[in-house]
Amino acid sequence: MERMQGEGEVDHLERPSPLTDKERVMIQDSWGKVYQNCDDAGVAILVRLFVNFPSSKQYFSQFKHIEDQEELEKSPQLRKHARRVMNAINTVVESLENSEKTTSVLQVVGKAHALRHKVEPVYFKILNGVILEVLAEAFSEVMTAEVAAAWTKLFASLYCTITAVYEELGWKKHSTSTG
Ligand code: HEM
Repeated sequence: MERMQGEGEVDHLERPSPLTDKERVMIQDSWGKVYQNCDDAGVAILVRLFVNFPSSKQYFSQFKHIEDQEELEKSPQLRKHARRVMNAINTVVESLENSEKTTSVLQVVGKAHALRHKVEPVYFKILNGVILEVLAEAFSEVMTAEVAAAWTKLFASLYCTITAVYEELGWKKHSTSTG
């Protein structure tokens, strides 16, 4: 069963402390391995999101009614979004020392998803959890507990930035369906 909390609201989570140099290096090193398999990893992450949290499909015109996993994997819209997500994460990881750059990437992403796609912000938190889960499985040799903790911290901080963007835009629940 799909369970979600906080839909329709914007979370107020405490922003984590900045990444330490060690955490930044662990994230960049582990991401290198993942990004070599960018397409496969991205598709695996998004398929897992849509299979485990089917209501997240509601925003995607071309596959919102598809349930079969293999069919989802083939969807051009899913594959395109997978590449976009992976490329955005890549930009963030490459610019961890440049907070202006990461903020500007997240502002563009937050604005597009709030205003154009009307995506509930809680799905970003859900996606973060799914990314951590899939990476831990697929790249278990690099995702040690310490590395996973650094990623968790990074995602918590990205999520704070995204929710701040939603809030600045005066986000109100738009959708009626939770799937
Ligand atoms: C790390 C998180 C994410 C990143 C970096 C990301 C990135 C992007 C980018 C770059 C685009 C195209 C740009 C645009 O339309 O302005 C896009 C489109 C879109 N995103 Fe995301 N996204 C993320 C998470 C999500 C989530 C969680 C959902 C919903 C559950 C979502 C739903 C959509 C939809 C519906 C589109 C339009 C797709 C289309 O027109 O084919 N995104 N995303």
